[in-house]
Amino acid sequence: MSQNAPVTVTVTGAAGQIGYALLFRIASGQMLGADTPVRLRLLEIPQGVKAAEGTAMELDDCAFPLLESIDIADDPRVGFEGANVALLVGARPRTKGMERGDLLEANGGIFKPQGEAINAVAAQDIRVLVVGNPANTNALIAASHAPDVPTERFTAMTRLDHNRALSQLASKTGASVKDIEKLTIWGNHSATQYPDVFHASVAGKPVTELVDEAWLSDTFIPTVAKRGAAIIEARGASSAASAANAAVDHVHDWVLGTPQGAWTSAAIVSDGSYGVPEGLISSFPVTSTGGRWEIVQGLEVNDFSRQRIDASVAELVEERDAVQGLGLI
Ligand SMILES: NC(=O)C1=CN([C@@H]2O[C@H](COP(=O)(O)OP(=O)(O)OC[C@H]3O[C@@H](n4cnc5c(N)ncnc54)[C@H](O)[C@@H]3O)[C@@H](O)[C@H]2O)C=CC1
Ligand SMILES: O=C([O-])CC(=O)C(=O)O
Repeated sequence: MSQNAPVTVTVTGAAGQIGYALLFRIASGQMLGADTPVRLRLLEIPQGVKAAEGTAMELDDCAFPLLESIDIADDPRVGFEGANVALLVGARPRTKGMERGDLLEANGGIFKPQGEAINAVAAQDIRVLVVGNPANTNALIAASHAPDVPTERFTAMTRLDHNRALSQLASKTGASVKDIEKLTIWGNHSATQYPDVFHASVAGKPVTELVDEAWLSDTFIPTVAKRGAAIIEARGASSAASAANAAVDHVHDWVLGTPQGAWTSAAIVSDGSYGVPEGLISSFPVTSTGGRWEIVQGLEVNDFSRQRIDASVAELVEERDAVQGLGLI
């Protein structure tokens, strides 16, 4: 098989839980395809470098044929050098007693210099996925410090929410996830997100014929929106393998395209579609062709959906105003 040019992939927070689940899948070719060699760059804070070195030793020990090199850095200007794809996973988690403003400020201290470094040293075609929470607003901060990179190349992850919604709907209807089409996550990757099934079908049947509105509002929506918290409660740690899997799915579809006629969900910069203020990084129904996400247009939004989209978007506006107030964007 002929091979493509190698792709440089930078992963921040490489020594963390998600990093540990993610790097092996990237190196094995599951993210960019079996014909694309990968050069990995692991970016950590100084305290995380030793553990990242341990992960790199294990990556070596897998003898992945596609893995050309592994570099470890604690300086963003080194870690993003020549990056074609950047997965921004490392973030400051909320700790006890921390207010939302403190969390946004602490993350501003991470995503501002990372945005600047991406602007300065990444490859021309850099594509960024922000996983670290609050993901949408962290993506906004990074994008605003990378003026030379088109904002559409900064995205945030709602694919885990999308996959969670697929799975919940499959289990309710007794179908397989592969039979479900045209589901959407709108808004923020937070408890206000809105998983929308009004355009979705299961094995060709409209979902609205299979479930009722009470199940949607009382079970489906809260289960999907609060799944992260339920995992933390059960596992004693936040979702890691499923988050890594969703990151692989997001970048795979972005670079290699979504299947004909299908859509997925990703938080991308709004062009004002569906009443989402221009410039916000919000989740939409999206397709990807030629390495570009596009928002699916022309969907009818009923009152049930409108209220919920508006509530999540209002939270994004609040977060944006807060980081603006802190001088982070
Ligand atoms: N968008 C989504 O769907 C999801 C997002 N998350 C978020 O992903 C993030 C990472 O989660 P985990 O891997 O479980 O956390 P973790 O705490 O296990 O790992 C985070 C790693 O990031 C590193 N780090 C911190 N600041 C850094 C910086 N400035 N540069 C480079 N590395 C840095 C830390 O040293 C640590 O190794 C969290 O913010 C979590 O809330 C988690 C699940 C789903
Ligand atoms: O809250 C967290 O850290 C984990 C998270 O985003 C999720 O599982 O969706």
